[in-house]
Amino acid sequence: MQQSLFDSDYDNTPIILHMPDADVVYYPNFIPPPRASELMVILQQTILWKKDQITLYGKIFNVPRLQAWYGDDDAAYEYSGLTMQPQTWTKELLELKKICEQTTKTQFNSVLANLYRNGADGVGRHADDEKELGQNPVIASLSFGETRNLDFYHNHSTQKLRLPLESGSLLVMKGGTQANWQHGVAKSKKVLGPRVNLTFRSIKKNSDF
Ligand SMILES: O=C(O)CCC(=O)C(=O)O
Ligand SMILES: [Fe+2]
Repeated sequence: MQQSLFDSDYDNTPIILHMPDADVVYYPNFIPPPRASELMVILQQTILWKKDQITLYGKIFNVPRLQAWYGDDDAAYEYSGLTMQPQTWTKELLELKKICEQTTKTQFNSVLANLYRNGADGVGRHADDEKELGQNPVIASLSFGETRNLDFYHNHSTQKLRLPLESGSLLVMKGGTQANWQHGVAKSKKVLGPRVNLTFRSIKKNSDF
């Protein structure tokens, strides 16, 4: 049988980012464009998106994006003072978890989903270094929809790096990335369409640390 155009065109070659004290790999074409577009629609419709609030220095703020947390029943998670109870996996989230696990050779038990509705949504500089993630966590981050910039900031130098995350891409952060760098998605004044980001993580049970 003739190989489809799709198979022969599909190039999943990763790009290794040469960031000191970090281990970051980018797969620009992880999910083929037609499937990525389909998933963008399905994820927006099937995920139970929530408007969360966050308490910082005793003040309450609205989180500038919609969020949801899915995972195994026992994978509860603290995120900036917010306890997230996982929802039960959807079919698509399980399918995506599986392909991320195959590529990273890591097991995940949960995913944090973010919906950036437009350029006014973003996420401030932070590291995913909560103790529940363990030391040197592996985080697999999938992007769908509008391209948004992920900005990296080194903790002990002025080094910065801007990485545009395209629809259908996978970004794997591991090793010392969370210990030595912060990252964030800056707001933008440009008229931007929605973007969904999924970060697959492995939450350690209380008994593990
Ligand atoms: O949207 C992104 O690419 C990053 C999201 C993120 O950093 C997080 O959920 O911790
Ligand atoms: Fe993050």
